[in-house]
Amino acid sequence: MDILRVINLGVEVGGKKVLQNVNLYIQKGQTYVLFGPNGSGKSSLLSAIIGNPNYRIYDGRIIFKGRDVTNLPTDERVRLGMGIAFQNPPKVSGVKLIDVLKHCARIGGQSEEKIYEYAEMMKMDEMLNRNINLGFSGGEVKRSELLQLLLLNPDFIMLDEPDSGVDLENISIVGDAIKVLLERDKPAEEREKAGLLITHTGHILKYVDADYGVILYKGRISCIGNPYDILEDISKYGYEGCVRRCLREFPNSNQK
Ligand SMILES: Nc1ncnc2c1ncn2[C@@H]1O[C@H](COP(=O)(O)OP(=O)(O)OP(=O)(O)O)[C@@H](O)[C@H]1O
Repeated sequence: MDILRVINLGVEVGGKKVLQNVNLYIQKGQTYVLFGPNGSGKSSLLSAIIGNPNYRIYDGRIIFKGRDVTNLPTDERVRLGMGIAFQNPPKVSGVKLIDVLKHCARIGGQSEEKIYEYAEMMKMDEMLNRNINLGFSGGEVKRSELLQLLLLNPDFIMLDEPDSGVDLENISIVGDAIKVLLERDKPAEEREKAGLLITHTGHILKYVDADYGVILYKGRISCIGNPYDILEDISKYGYEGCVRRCLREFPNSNQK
């Protein structure tokens, strides 16, 4: 069953069309990786799926768990089971991490003990009384975002560059958290979760195996295939070369 269907999506931001005719169908249990050069529209796609009102949908639909959510506000999408870890989440003075975590645990139906259990797992237990993201290092922001998701316990998880700026020790903590979130330690047929993650380097793919890779190029899905092969092809041929090869081999690949 498709948990998410993005159908012919067109998105505009700041008066510019950043996504055109994007089609993406993700089934329960699957993890997709989104590749693409800077500015190709990857974060815009995640923002449109989660319902950020700055990203205006001028065409197409988003179906989540069989329900048309194209016009639903973000909080309702979150309540339906969507979750996202942002690349640059807002810094909020006067709001402590622990307060946000309690809110996430409430929505996710998790006990207060889980907050401390996951905080320890994410090495964030000494930061609970800090203002959220204020003065957090790049790696701490990533761990904080994943900690919130662990407590929200969403069914569909979007991660915007979870591996960027994370050091070699912390990448295994980040990787383990993503594995838990996406239930990658369970056989595919037993998984209830699905994910869509953005990576430039592919470092996270050493920790979290993924099922499909997709290249977003100039606002369009231009390639779909094995994520590890795609990553290798990008490093060999560059994005443009890779997209040209894909279109030659699979002229209808942007229709998936
Ligand atoms: N809020 C905004 N206002 C104006 N333009 C925006 C906004 N958000 C995104 N854009 C523009 O949309 C285009 C796509 O940006 P997006 O952040 O989706 O790219 P990306 O593929 O995620 O890039 P990167 O790999 O650098 O993170 C860019 O040209 C960007 O400047």
